[in-house]
Amino acid sequence: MRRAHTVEQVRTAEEAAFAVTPDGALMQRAAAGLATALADLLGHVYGARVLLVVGAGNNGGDTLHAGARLARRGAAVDCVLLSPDRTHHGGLAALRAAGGRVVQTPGPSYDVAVDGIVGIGGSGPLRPEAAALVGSLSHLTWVAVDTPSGVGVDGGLVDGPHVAADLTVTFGTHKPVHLVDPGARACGVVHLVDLGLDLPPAPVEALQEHDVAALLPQPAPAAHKYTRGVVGVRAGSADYRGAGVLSVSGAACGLAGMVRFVPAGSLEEAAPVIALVQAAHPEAVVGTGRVQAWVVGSGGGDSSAEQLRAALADDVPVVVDADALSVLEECGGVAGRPAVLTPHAGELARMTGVPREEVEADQLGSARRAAARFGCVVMLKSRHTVVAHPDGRVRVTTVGPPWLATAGAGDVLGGLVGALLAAGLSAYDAASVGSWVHGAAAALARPEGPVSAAEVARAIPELCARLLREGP
Ligand SMILES: NC(=O)C1=CN([C@@H]2O[C@H](COP(=O)(O)OP(=O)(O)OC[C@H]3O[C@@H](n4cnc5c(N)ncnc54)[C@H](O)[C@@H]3O)[C@@H](O)[C@H]2O)[C@@H](O)CC1
Ligand SMILES: [K+]
Repeated sequence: MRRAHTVEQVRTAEEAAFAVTPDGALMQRAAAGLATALADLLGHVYGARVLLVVGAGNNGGDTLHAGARLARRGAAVDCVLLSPDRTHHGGLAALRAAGGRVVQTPGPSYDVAVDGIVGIGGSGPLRPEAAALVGSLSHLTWVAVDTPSGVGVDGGLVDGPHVAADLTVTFGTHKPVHLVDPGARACGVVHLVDLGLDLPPAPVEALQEHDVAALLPQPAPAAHKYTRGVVGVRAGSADYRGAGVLSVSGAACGLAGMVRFVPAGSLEEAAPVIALVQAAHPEAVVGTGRVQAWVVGSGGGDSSAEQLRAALADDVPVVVDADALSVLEECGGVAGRPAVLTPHAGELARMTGVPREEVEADQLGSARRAAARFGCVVMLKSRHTVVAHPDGRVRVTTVGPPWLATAGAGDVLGGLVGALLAAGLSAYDAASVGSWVHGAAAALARPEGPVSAAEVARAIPELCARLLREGP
């Protein structure tokens, strides 16, 4: 599990660590890890040209000490001080003693620029002087120290000039900004340096491969299809036939025992949709009956409210997807049952009356507020999908290629999450595992290129088999 802690949690853990470590030991650990990561990036240290951009606090201190380590190994290290009167004394002395130079303006070229402007003590965007300097050096490779300066650490908000890093070297634990967009986009690759901090449970996490393997449902030796769970799909309509097929494709990934498909309207009206579903999935059973979880909404059109009401009449977990999201409140909400809502930013904006840009700018806060408001798990789908529990916990999905932004992929995801619910996972696990598997299946289906929703669905069993083979 990748765990992210808030600034307040990190401060508390650091205080406890300071009390039992010699003065400056933590900063030296951070600086050593940073210097190693920079050396790895540079490939060779001797003769490398390094620019440090240093602010007023300990983030600058880490940076100066790391610069001193590189200078001792033969790098040419220049340093711009943004707050000369408040620069970390020990760090600056170490850099000077190692042969580093303080410069007023940066030289013509560097192999890397290091952002030591602010870390977890920062607030708001870069101030004008720092913004102008960073802007003039945007062609360089940037390494952010702890967090990219100018980006919100706890919320991942980006609302002005900031450092856009290629690599972020962070200390002690991840912070939400490293996982949650839009901030995560400014971090580049994230590398964690362990400081041995004693940390509380993390409010924001990202599942890793072995976590997913441990959570995947597996059939008991004597399982039959009903004990493995039946997932019911109420999706598709005369106008959107493909959505019904793709929802069933996700549900039929093999993680539940059986898929039941219930189209809207009479069997005659639904005949074309049923024919398509049966052609693609002859194993799916058509018609009403008992299920352990419902998936409702993809391509439901005008029938969405009727379909959602019918699903909610059963007291089983439900995935509320696509068109069903806009009729959720008129249908009385999910009323205490395990449930997953699967909006993208535009859908969540409509559901909550907030402009779409605001949802996109604050994905963590928007998902959390929606989970509290609707009383269930909310999966805000985006580059880094945010799965929020009503109690405030969050899991972020950081796998999945950009090619996954393709028509029908959401239908497959809804069906997959429904299968996991039917197999007995909690709503929080089903949503976060489903989102991870969906992203990884797309990468498996087509590692470097375009992928269709149907191909994603087809890759799910092989992806799960690989996870189970490797084990937790
Ligand atoms: N104290 C230590 O020994 C350790 C410190 N660590 C480092 O220390 C950092 C935290 O240090 P600090 O608490 O000194 O704070 P920072 O160095 O993050 O920030 C320093 C100061 O910058 C100013 N500032 C805030 N927002 C700004 C903005 N937008 N533009 C310009 N200036 C701004 C404020 O006056 C703030 O106090 C961590 O991020 C980490 O890099 C870690 O290495 C762990 C060990
Ligand atoms: K920084």
